[in-house]
Amino acid sequence: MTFPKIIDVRAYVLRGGGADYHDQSSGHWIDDNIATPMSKYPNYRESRRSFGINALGTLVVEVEAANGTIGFAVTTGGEPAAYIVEKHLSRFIKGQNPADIEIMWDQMYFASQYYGRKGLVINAISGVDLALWDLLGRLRQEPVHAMIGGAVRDELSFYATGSRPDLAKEMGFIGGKMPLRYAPIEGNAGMQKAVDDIGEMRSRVGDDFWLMLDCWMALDLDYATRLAIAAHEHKLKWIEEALSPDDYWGYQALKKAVPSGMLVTTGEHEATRWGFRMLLEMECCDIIQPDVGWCGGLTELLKISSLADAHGKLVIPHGSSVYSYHFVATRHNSPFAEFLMMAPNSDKVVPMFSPQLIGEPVPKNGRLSISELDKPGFGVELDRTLNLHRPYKD
Ligand SMILES: C[C@H](O)[C@H](O)[C@@H](O)[C@@H](O)C(=O)O
Ligand SMILES: [Mg+2]
Repeated sequence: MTFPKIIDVRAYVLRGGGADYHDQSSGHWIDDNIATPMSKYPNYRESRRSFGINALGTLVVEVEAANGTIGFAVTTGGEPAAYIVEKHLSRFIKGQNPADIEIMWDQMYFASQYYGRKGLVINAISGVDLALWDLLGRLRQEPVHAMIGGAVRDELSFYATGSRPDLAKEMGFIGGKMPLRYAPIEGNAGMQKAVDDIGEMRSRVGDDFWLMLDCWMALDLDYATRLAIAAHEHKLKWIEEALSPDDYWGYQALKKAVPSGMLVTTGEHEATRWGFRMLLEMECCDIIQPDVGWCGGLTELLKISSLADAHGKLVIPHGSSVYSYHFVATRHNSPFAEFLMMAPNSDKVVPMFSPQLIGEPVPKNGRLSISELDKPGFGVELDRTLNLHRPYKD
């Protein structure tokens, strides 16, 4: 089918939460003494903002068709990603038929392969790709989930990531994932505090509620193995992103070393089918967790998902609001989803990409009916009253 050609591609930046959800003010749980690879430096231990976890800000991509229809998406990337979109990627988008998403993805990826492949460039490609799917949905008057095979379930079930899995249980979520707060630099005493934290939370949530630990790349293989063994008594469902994303060999060993019944998960900082092929073929983990705004967009996530399915692995995307919900709705090997608690004390459900998306759906009782996604594209509007800045307008 041919649609009105794409006539413009625009890249804006936004600050303050939203897709760059780590960009929060002081006192927010997400920036409160969380273990990271930078924890070995005392100056960078208390706050992830101190070492720049929020350095980039949000990238907003708009793609406009000749009939005035605009598709958009948000992801993490800020000004450098905006530069890549406007000064490099846009040439493969302008003048194209919005339905020709595959060739646009292929040209964006291989034209930037000499300096891209992972990280910021793939975030930029992801932003363009998601905006294209939004545009196509608006032109076809179809929700994205209907364009990628249709829903395989009536509702989405969510686990919650935040500082209070006990409150997440009360709110109806199927599980709670808590951040690790002690890094190897704090030695065995730190590990004991981490295990005590898990035990205390287990006592609050009871034996049947899923409890997970997110280590945000902070550990080494030996420490992660000892932590998993020590925490096993508290029935940790999975230990997440314990090692550097590049340490495929470490993950391969960790997956063999953790106690039987504990899952190893990773992938939110991995990119493209080739990166996830490494995780899958090296048997690095039980669940892969790509972020659709960071792994290459929906076009690439569909390829990653099929690869995982062939390996018998679950794909539980890293929380990315509606951009992951439409995907999870349609994949048999994505039986639940992540919801990031963006309230500073994890004590209430607020839209994950607040304040950027008007109409952003949120789980109720830990569930979201697919019918709430039945709007064209990703079904949300950009709040244009926000301070949208276009740094590289021609
Ligand atoms: C809670 C973690 O430290 C990160 O902030 C979180 O964004 C990510 O790792 C996740 O899995 O949600
Ligand atoms: Mg994580």
